[in-house]
Amino acid sequence: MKNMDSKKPIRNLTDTIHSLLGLKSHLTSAWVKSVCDIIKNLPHERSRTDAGKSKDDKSGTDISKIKEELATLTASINQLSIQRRQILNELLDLKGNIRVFCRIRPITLGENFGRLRPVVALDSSNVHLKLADNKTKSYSFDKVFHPGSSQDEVFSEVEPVIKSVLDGYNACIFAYGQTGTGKTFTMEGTPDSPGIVPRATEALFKQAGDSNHAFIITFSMLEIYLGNLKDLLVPQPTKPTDPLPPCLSIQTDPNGGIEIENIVSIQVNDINQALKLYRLGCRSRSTATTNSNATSSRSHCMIRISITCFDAPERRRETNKIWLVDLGGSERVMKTKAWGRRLDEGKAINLSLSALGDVINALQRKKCHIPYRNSKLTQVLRDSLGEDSKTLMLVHVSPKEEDLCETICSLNFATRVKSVHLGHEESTEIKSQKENEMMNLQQKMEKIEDERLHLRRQIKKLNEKLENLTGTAMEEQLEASHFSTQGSFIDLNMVNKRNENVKPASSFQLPRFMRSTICSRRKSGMDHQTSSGRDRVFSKSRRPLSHRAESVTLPVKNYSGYKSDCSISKSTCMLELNMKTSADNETEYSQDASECDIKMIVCPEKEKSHWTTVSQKGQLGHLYSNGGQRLRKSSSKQLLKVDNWLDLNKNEPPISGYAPRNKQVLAIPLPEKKHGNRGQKTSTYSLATEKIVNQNNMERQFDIFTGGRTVSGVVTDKPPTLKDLLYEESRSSFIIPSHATNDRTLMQSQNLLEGLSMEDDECGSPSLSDISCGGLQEYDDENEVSEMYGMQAVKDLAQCSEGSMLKNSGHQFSPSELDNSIIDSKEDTAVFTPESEEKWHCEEVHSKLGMENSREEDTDASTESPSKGTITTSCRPRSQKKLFMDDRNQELTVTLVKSQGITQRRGSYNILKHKVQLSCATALLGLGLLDLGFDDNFFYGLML
Ligand SMILES: Nc1ncnc2c1ncn2[C@@H]1O[C@H](COP(=O)(O)OP(=O)(O)OP(=O)(O)O)[C@@H](O)[C@H]1O
Repeated sequence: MKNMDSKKPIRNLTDTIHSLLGLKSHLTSAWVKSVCDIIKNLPHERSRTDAGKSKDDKSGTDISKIKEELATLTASINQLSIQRRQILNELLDLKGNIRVFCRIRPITLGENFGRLRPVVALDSSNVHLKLADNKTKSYSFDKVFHPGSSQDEVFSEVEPVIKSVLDGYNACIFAYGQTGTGKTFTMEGTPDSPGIVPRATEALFKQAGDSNHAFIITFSMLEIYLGNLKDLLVPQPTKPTDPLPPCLSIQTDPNGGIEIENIVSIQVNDINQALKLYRLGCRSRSTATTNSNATSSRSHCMIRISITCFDAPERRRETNKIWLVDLGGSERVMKTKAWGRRLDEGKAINLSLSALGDVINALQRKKCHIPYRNSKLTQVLRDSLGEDSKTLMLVHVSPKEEDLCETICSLNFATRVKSVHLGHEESTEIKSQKENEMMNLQQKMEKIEDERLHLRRQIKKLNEKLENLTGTAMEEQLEASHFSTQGSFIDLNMVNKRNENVKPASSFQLPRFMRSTICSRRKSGMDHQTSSGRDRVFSKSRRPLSHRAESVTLPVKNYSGYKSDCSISKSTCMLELNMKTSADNETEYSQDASECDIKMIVCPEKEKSHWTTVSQKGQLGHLYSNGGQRLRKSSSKQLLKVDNWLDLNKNEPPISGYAPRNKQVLAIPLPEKKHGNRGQKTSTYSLATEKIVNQNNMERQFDIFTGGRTVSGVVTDKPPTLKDLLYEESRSSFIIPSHATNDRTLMQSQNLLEGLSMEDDECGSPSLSDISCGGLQEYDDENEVSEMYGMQAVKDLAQCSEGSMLKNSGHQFSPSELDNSIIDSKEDTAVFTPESEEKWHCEEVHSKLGMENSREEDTDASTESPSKGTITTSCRPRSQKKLFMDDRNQELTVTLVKSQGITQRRGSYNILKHKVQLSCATALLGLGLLDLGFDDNFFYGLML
């Protein structure tokens, strides 16, 4: 009323007064009473509303008050963070961007101490060396850790570097030293006293969690062995039939950023995930027993942790990284008496260490030319060494007298690295001034840290209060509003639920700072919808890997003279597995090939990605089970998620060997045989026993007689474990991962079995399809498959994708349609038919299309009668190949790809034939004819 009145124009005032006076005549006592009654009834209602209103008002005021407070606190904490970053940077600048620490290893039990104590830590920054004839030598470093120093003490000096990584700086922490002086101990540590890697990772997560930004952290691990890069997170081939891992190559962008093509980079959400990956990587490291160390690292082990934060402009870079490097041990060949492989390893390590010394020395001296290109190590670290990065080198020395020479070498190296201090020795006055300044900064830092902590606690309390009032945390509200205004952030959990089928329970345990954004999803390829198109273009723009020279695998078991060619040297390395010399036996497998030549490629700006990606389509596909199939198909350029990776490593493998579940061995038409059967197989294959060993996982164990030997296998519905892929060496058994009904997988497994068990048997030479595909042919595009091999192949491909709906040039198969066309494994029989001549073919007998026929032909009586719920498998040599019959009566042949290690025939004719084939293939590959689009038949024809 009041409001209404106030809004009335002043000119109506007289009218209003008149009307009120007019009303006066109606104010009888009855009227007044009735109005009073009405009013009497109102108070209750009104008071209630008023109470509610006032309560609402109060809580509304409270909320807005809290929100205001929170906003102020957040602003102050941001301000403090900026200050802290500046101070830290100043501090590190004063300390030096390249810092060198020295750690003296303690004498361990049973070690000969020697006559004198040659290395003594004089104080926290000086090492004293006692030489013969009472001579002494002193070395000065940023910090010296005496033999009794704990891992805690070491890490406390390392921690500032980790902080600056959170601030967006690239960093690099090395452990350098003679073999056996404790580099791995410092970096990796033991379960009781963890080293720098676990501590640094933990600190990164903690600091990321404490900050009020969202970070995405990824983990990669590689080693440089004999000058080659090897991804330690990718299973290395242990058998000749295993697919080769993708080549790693170093690329640089116009801004000098370094990216390693094909490196596996996995997003980690917490320290546990990171450590799991670390342990996984450590298992693949090349180690060997040497005179100096029972488990000597024979390579440089490099861990890369990348950090991305999109909404922190105060950070130095949006994406930065830290390298944690356990360098190979420097050694004097004269002393270690290494020979053969050990000698090569020692030489490679020493060369790269010397290159590293040169680079750091040049950086310290601010030379205009920095010799990065002299080794792979320095090329990889190019953007993490230098002015805008933080470098920390921990030089390790032995306390033993007998290691005095090596100790001097190491200390000289460290001094060279630290040359700026040598060249421009500071006066004590400047030194103490610097120290005072550093102390001041340190104190300021501590004060700021305390304030931040205090503010964080306040924010937490207010958030709790706010949550009680509204049910939502202010932080989240602010975040949501911020993100919605930015239009580029969404909750990772939602993404996970939608795209990755991550269990909600686990996904909600993710720390807030790990939530992804639309932007990150796009970059990481998690958003399949948005990325698929681009990926398609990406994959189209590159030739399929199966046609790349790197994938070529030649059966050069006995002829290892091909070292110069990349593709052939790869295969040589595979075969070196089999050609174990006494020295080589000791090194755990590493690729020995010139396959990882550095490519200094200038990426176009639009292709530049902050993300470490897996860009080799298909190469990693064999690692995945069905979930992986989706990953592999959906994007060739995507950030892998640790869950996908580690899910594969959940269980200990019950038995060895794994036939890749997702390898699609599709129908590959063979040329007609031009000559008769030679070298008839003597072995027979028959199923001996079969039993269900694990009801839950539907594991069925069976034995197959082959070549007079019994080989065990398991058919399992269980997804293969990563360990299956990584650590299986026994060659007497294998897993058949089934889609139990998918006999194709059985075929592959059988083929694997052949590869493992048929060493004495004679097999034909490999087809060029084998050669050019590096083992197995994969097709990701169903149209391509359909064109080449017909619709049945597409159906089959779809079946292998577990009934997923596939589009095929207008025709869509529904899951039911596919189901109807698929053999029911419980009733049908899959027959493995090693063809007597050149290749193994597999006959898959379709119930509708010739089951009887097949049974008639079956001369092997060892086939067991099928029992319900089991697969009946009959394996025998046959001379006929057959058949998929598709709707259009097309005959298709399923060809199993031959294992690479069993392709040798005996006899000079065959050796000669192989040589000719190899030369032919080599020449053709050299000429790049494969690149010109000649298909396998062309080469096959040429070679026959
Ligand atoms: N500070 C230390 N405290 C306790 N034990 C240590 C320490 N440093 C090294 N050791 C022990 O010394 C042995 C050799 O150490 P480690 O394997 O780390 O050497 P390394 O320098 O990595 O050798 P390589 O270069 O050959 O790999 C290990 O048994 C390790 O536990």
